[in-house]
Amino acid sequence: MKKFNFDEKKAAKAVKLLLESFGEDLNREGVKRTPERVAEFYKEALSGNAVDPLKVAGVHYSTENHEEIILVKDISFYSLCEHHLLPFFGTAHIAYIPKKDKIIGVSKLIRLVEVFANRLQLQERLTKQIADTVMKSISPRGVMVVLEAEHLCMTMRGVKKPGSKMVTSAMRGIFLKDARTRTEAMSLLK
Ligand SMILES: Nc1nc2c(ncn2[C@@H]2O[C@H](COP(=O)(O)OP(=O)(O)OP(=O)(O)O)[C@@H](O)[C@H]2O)c(=O)[nH]1
Ligand SMILES: [Zn+2]
Repeated sequence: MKKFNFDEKKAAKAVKLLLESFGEDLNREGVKRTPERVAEFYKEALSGNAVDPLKVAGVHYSTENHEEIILVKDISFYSLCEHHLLPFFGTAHIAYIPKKDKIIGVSKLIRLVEVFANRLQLQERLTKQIADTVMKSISPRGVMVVLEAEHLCMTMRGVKKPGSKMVTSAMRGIFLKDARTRTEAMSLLK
């Protein structure tokens, strides 16, 4: 994994420049510490870059023959769109069918969403990365990931359409090959 270097000082300097470009008085009480605060925010929002997703998803268990769909739904997430550095946020749903009794700790699925969401993202990439990591980590019979999100770059600026949502999905294994399995998983989401 590539080493993640977040230069907090450089980020604060950049925010300072940004504030100056707005014509702000940097000595004003309210904005005095804003460069540091914003740098801290980005450090946190991009902290997923420092985490190895396969390690996060690396805790699995064996269980009694569960060969049915396991679904974790309504996992809320916040991410940053790489085009505008604006938040997009919503919910993620992950369904999978285990193979050879290999299941993943349910909280690890949620952590996985966090690891990838805490990076500069595109919703499509975020969706794929979650699906591919689950596939790699426990080699299930299949995975389905669905994300629904509101993008502030679409609602607060630009086309300004509050409430509009983007829905993306990634199907792997049996969810890709078998329409019935896919339909069953989709019906569980309703
Ligand atoms: N497919 C996809 N598009 C995204 C995502 N986040 C932001 N975008 C879009 O990325 C595009 C960037 O287009 P540009 O024309 O370069 O940027 P822009 O001038 O700010 O575009 P407008 O938003 O239309 O004003 C826009 O259409 C955004 O809506 C994402 O996660 N997935
Ligand atoms: Zn955007």
